[in-house]
Order: sequence, then structure tokens, then C-alpha cells
Amino acid sequence: MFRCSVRLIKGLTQITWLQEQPVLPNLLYRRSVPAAYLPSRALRVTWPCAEEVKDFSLTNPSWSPNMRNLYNKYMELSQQESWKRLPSYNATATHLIEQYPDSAKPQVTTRLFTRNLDVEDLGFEYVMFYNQAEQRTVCSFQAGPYLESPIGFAHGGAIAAIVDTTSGACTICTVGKVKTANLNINYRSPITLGSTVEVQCRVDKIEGRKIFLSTEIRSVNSQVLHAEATALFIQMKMSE
Ligand SMILES: CCCCC/C=C\C/C=C\C/C=C\C/C=C\CCCC(=O)SCCNC(=O)CCNC(=O)[C@H](O)C(C)(C)COP(=O)(O)OP(=O)(O)OC[C@H]1O[C@@H](n2cnc3c(N)ncnc32)[C@H](O)[C@@H]1OP(=O)(O)O
Repeated sequence: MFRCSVRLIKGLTQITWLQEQPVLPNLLYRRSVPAAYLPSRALRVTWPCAEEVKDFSLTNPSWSPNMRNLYNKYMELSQQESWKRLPSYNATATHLIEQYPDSAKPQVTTRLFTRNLDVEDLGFEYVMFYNQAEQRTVCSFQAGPYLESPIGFAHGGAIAAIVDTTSGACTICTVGKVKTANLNINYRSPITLGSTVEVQCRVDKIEGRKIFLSTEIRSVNSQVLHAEATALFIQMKMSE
């Protein structure tokens, strides 16, 4: 059962991003959420208190030893400043909580697709690290049992979502706000539910507003190639 831990404030549908966000830089824009996009049923939503904000990129008891090992490996590399762990909240607006004075907290009525479960273990468990010098992102991803496909392994759409998220994070950290324009995935080997895989993504080239990336998903020992992908992100215009 999902645990509904948020409260509804009606009427507010606008999120204003006021200034640069320290971890994901250059995010400077205003976004309106059309009323039609709001949940049809009355979810109870409110701005979370600081102590209620959960960072999903921190270890939790559902993580497998492989998840923990990858996390520890990149946390150690982070000590040398080559990698940086990316915090992960369950709503876009929550990523920007520190940008707002208390009087201007936006309403949180949406959930990030890959963070839309209130329980651990069942869906997407992942943590991402970014290497600014190399314009690379790695993601340790544990595919939960609710990501099942009809063949019993992880669903191709779930794999696409984690590729989009990892390459999207890499692009946002590199150039700022973007949209996915194109995503091509070759599925090479199924991902067993409950297993942990390593997603490796890098920026290949930047041409004007176009950012091209490539991604590989491999087993934690690198021996099995599960998927390879290319992506094109378009940097959003200043007016957007
Ligand atoms: C957004 C930042 C949020 C950050 C918030 C903070 C924290 C959030 C939390 C976590 C963050 C972590 C990870 C992020 C995760 C995922 C990111 C996913 C993002 C998405 O999931 S987003 C949803 C899916 N996405 C769409 O819903 C896009 C629909 N679409 C459009 O909105 C437009 O279509 C657009 C914008 C793509 C382009 O429109 P546009 O008007 O800006 O640009 P235009 O058309 O002029 O194209 C300029 C040049 O790109 C070339 N070009 C364009 N499209 C192409 C294509 N498909 N193939 C090949 N080339 C293409 C043109 O040919 C031209 O090339 P050239 O300059 O050489 O002529």
C-alpha cells in the first residue's frame, strides 16, 4: 500500500524557480503546471518541512550488497572531488527547496516518475554520481519487483526511464535545463528483477543547444552488457 504522506493546498499551481540551484546548476526558469495536469483525485500535498524531505539517493535497508558496494565506491571517489553524489528527492520542486523564502514555498503536487512510490525496494532504487571534469554520470540501479515486464525481467520502459534520468542528470549538470529530444536504446541482455546494474553515461559532444550522450548499462562486474543507448537533449531557451 502506498502511504500518502502529503497534504493538499488547493489553488496554487505555479512553481517559480528563482535562482541557480547549487547541485544542478544553471536552472533558471519559471514553470507553470496547467490545471489539467494535476491529479484528478485530491492528493494531500503540502510543502515539506526540511526534516520531512527524504533524499532517496542515500542508502536504505532495501539496497543489495552490490548497490552498497557501488555507492561506497563512488562515495570514496567523491572524497577526492572527482565525483559528486546527486541528491534525489521525489518531486522536481523539492530539489529547489532552498531557493525559496518560507513565504514563497511552492506547492508540490507532482512526483518524479522514478520516485513515485512511497515504499522502498519495490520500484526504482538508484543513486547517481556526476563527474564534472569528464562530463560523465554513473547510476547504481536496483530494479525492484514492480518494474516487471511480461517476460519477467525489468521492463524496457523502466530501463528507458533510468537511461533518460541518468543522461538527463548528466546533461542538466553540464549545461542546465534541457528536454529529451531523442532516445535510442538497444536491449542486449535482460535485467533480472532485484539485481543491481551500473549505468554509465557521458556527454559525447555539444553543438549549440544540442547535447549528444551515450549510455551503457552493465552488470556490476562489467561482464554483461544489458543495454546501450544514445540520447539527444536540447537546451531550453532562456525564455522557457
Ligand atoms: C529541466 C530541468 C529540471 C531540473 C530540476 C531539478 C531537479 C530534477 C530532478 C532530477 C533531475 C535528474 C534527472 C533529470 C531526468 C530526466 C530528464 C528528462 C527530461 C525529459 O524527459 S523531458 C520530457 C520528454 N521530452 C519532451 O517532451 C520534449 C518534447 N519536444 C520538445 O519540447 C521540442 O521538440 C524540443 C525542445 C526537443 C526542441 O524544440 P525547440 O523549439 O527548443 O528546438 P528546435 O526544434 O528548434 O530544435 C533545435 C535543434 O535540435 C534539433 N532537434 C530537435 N529535436 C530533434 C530530434 N528529435 N531529433 C534530432 N534533432 C532534433 C533541431 O533539428 C535543431 O537543430 P539545428 O539547430 O541544427 O537546426
